[in-house]
Amino acid sequence: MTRAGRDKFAQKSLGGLHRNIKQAKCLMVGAGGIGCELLKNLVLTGFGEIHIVDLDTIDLSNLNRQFLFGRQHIKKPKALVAKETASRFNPNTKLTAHHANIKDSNFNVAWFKSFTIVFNALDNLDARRHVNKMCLAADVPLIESGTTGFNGQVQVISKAVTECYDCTTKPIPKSFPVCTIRSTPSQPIHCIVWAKSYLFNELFGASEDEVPEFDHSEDTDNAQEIKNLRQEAQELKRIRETLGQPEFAQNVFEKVFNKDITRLLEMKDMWKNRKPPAPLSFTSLSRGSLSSCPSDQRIWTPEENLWVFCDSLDRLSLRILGLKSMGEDLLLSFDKDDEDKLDFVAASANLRSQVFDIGCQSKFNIKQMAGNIIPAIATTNAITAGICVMQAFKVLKQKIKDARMVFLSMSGDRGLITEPLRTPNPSCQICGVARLDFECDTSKIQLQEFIKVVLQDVFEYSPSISILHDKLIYDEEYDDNLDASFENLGITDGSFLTILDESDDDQPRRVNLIVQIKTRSPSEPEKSFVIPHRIDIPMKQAQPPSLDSLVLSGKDFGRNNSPHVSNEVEQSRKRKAEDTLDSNQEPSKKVKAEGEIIIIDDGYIEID
Ligand SMILES: Nc1ncnc2c1ncn2[C@@H]1O[C@H](COP(=O)(O)OP(=O)(O)OP(=O)(O)O)[C@@H](O)[C@H]1O
Ligand SMILES: [Zn+2]
Repeated sequence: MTRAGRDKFAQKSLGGLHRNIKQAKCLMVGAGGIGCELLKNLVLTGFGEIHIVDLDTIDLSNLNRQFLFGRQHIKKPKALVAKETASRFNPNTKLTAHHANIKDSNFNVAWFKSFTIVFNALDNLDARRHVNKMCLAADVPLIESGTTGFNGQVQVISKAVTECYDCTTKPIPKSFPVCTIRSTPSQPIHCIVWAKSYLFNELFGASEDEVPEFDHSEDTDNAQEIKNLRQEAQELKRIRETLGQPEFAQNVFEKVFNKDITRLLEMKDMWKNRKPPAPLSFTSLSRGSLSSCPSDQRIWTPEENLWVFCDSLDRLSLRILGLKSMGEDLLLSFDKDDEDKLDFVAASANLRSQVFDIGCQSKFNIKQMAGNIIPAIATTNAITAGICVMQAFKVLKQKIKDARMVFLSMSGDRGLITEPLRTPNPSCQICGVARLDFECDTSKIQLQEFIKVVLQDVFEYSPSISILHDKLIYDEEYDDNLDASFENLGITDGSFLTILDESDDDQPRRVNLIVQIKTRSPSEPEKSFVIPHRIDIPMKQAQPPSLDSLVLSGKDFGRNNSPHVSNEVEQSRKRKAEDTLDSNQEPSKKVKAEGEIIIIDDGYIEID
């Protein structure tokens, strides 16, 4: 199609918006499942300029849904191949690819400022949070998106107008009480976590204390049982020393499926209201004689489980001995894509399920559960990417008030559910804030100097403050870092610090102050920082104003208020654990949005 022809159709369907789209310079972060679909949409819609950032290379497993890539591209950078393929869809779009991490320091606030709009097509909280912060600092609108299986979500974020990505807390990865996993499993997942995170690690890897799936918070309530469990683990370590000997598999089996279970049975109180476990005997279970691992699609018989248990233990033992003979690291870690490890975990989990009379699972299912895999669905990504562009239209039309939070879900009566955007959460650590650029020599300035000279003398903060740099680095009860330089605390050019006013509840508190660190220009080499001008830091509001009242006058959408978090430091502490989960917020209320950009109702889609 000629350049004029292509423009003619776009002009007709988009009207005045077409010019804004042609002039827009977009950034797309992530060229994976959503990113490939999104890039195709952006290019075909006629966006003028697009920068693509992705740190990864193409893997065989990406090809079923990341359609910009083919077999010939395996191991090549996603950003570069995405650019190459998409550039053929529309030669009018100027594409630039960056095979890099979006957190790299060259992607600074000034660089973000050069974009009209940013699209997130990422798969992890850490990068999402970073882009959220950068877009707020640069005051560039962000279209945030995520999918998990059949669920998808699109959120429009605009500084001071809408909630930011961090205004609501995100779910923490699931962990299980140690006692459920070690003593009283009741579901297949408990046995799978036991096999993967306890047994595998005790035999081949790190100790259970280092395992994130184990929640130790109830340990003090079960002190005696925890002591017993530790003793059991010690015994297993002794058996580990017989690795490579012919009786190794039998030793492990007798220990974990017989001796430990017999001990558990002696704790009669535990089984008053539960079905007691039934120990297994190695000698009375026939191992059978298979020549290879049975099918991963069906549930194995007890004999097959025993065969795979012994066979995979032999295979893993040989690997350990091989590594040992080469003087290499002896620790293995679980990897769902490693057949030997997966076979061992699948057979062990099923044998344990048998002991506790829990339904066994196929190896295929165990792989999904052990790897926390929710299959990525190409259609979910495609619909989500389409919604991203439609929401971007509203941003480019300067009609952010019309933008919606959109949820794609299989569970309700309607596939797409939309909500009005919410106003910023005044307690948000990231956007409920005042901002300050602070020039300093990060190798010289100490935390205490910053607190005393800048925060207390210039800004008149009381001693009741907390300082966060991703995690807590200072509060009144945690002063270990006072003598440390910014550099030693990992604070470098482009880093952000969040200052929280922790005054008593009956005192007015200031909104959070976000300090962006800039390495100092060399004009005043003798000083470690430039004293900033005082800015007014507003006080926190008790309740956020409703966005409806600001911009959606006259419409009653019946939305819930966001769960505003009162204790930000607590949130930050929790955050240490939350790093890898995907975004998966549920809609707070189903609403039909009339005159909206998309409504799916009885299978019919309306586009305005
Ligand atoms: N910090 C980052 N900087 C740049 N790109 C990132 C960053 N973090 C993640 N990404 C990219 O975001 C994309 C997310 O895509 P997607 O969710 O489809 O994941 P994937 O790795 O391609 O697939 P899967 O995890 O299912 O194998 C990936 O291509 C990944 O490389
Ligand atoms: Zn926020």
